[in-house]
Amino acid sequence: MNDSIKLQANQSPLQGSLRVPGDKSISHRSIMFGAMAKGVTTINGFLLGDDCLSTISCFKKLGVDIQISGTNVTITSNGMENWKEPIDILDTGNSGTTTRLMLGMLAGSKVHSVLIGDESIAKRPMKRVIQPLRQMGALISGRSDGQFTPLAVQGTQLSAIDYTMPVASAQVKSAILLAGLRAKGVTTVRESEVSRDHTERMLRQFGAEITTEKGVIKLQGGQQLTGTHVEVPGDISSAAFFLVAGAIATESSIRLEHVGLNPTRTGIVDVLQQMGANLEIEVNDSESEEPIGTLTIKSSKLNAIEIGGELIPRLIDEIPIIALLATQAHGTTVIKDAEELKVKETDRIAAVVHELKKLGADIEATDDGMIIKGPVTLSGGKLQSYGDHRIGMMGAIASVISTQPIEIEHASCISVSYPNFFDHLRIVSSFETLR
Ligand SMILES: O=C(O)C1=C[C@@H](OP(=O)(O)O)[C@@H](O)[C@H](O)C1
Ligand SMILES: C=C(OP(=O)(O)O)C(=O)O
Repeated sequence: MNDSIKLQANQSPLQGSLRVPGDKSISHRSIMFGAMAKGVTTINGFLLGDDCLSTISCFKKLGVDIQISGTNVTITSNGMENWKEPIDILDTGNSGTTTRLMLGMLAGSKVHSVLIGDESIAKRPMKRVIQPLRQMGALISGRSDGQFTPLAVQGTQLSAIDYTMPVASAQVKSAILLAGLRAKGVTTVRESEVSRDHTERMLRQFGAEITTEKGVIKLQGGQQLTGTHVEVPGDISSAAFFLVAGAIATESSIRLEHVGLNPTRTGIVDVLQQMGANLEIEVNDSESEEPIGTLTIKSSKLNAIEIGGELIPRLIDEIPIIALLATQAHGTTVIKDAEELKVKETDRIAAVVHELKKLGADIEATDDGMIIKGPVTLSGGKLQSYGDHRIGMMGAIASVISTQPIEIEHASCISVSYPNFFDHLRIVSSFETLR
């Protein structure tokens, strides 16, 4: 399938106001927790991206009633003990979050199931989840002793564990906590670096008792979730593309409304501020579990910085677009402690470096990140997305400053997290596709 898109070099000011689609992490969890809970869960602002649709399709196969009307979703469930044993495989598509969190839930369920995803999922490490789940008594088998999909899960009675996280990963933490909900005893997860905490916040919203103190999370097994209402804020990881566009394009101003500002996700805001970007933040008054606000970004001179340590889990998915940002900052930007990028939808260190080099960027890969010197004028050319939505969007945003057109191959993968990305690019720019 040829789904490449060619973007005209833009180089003119960007102006406008956008409401980015719903947060991917929260959208996944709203379906998962709604399906585990007893009663009705209503969701507003759901992300209709391919990854979240994969989550919905898995739960439909488990017999959960899910109705979609625009970005409103209603789930009616009798609780996970009433999930139907699926007669078909559960296809998690391109979604690591779906695959890893499903494993945690299915391990303590009453059903047998088989999980499979796409080619990219088949390469992503599952041992990090399987290993602690097996310690809890989970019965999981799979390719290379459970390192990779396809994976088969026989639901069983689990026991709680006390687990110290070897890597900062919200997916691993969440899989353990969701298994912990069905386990005997108190499950403890210890994080040395805090990863996104949507699972903890949302489990509380669904009625569970869960405590977090100094990176130690505790959850008593056997708690029943109850259906509730979830208001999904805009995804800061999607907003990041337009924050960077507004910061690097000349004489620009972009306003992004209703963006989730959970402090475990706002590393991109810290980076922009440290680089000297002209960024205004208005935090809204909201009753929601998650802080929400409006971000206005204007062009300005940017300075290189060093990005590493505890900041990394707070901006892990934004690193491709931050690399583009760094090509326009004065000095040498160093991104370190980010080896996790190698096990995302593609190896994002290799992909970012390879593609930005094609545009003339001064960028080198390191073992745990990259080194970028700027500012550099970017040319144009044919870029690959590697089937990775965030690499595809990084390439498309480069066209707002490139001197020549940029073609993105396999651009349709962008619908994994941002189905209306090109419509939004058209709102703020004089963006045109050349074919
Ligand atoms: O829990 C989540 O919703 C996510 C956690 C992160 O992955 P890791 O847990 O692998 O860091 C992130 O990269 C992913 O996009 C979404
Ligand atoms: C890594 C990502 O997602 P997942 O792990 O759910 O595939 C992402 O969206 O950048």
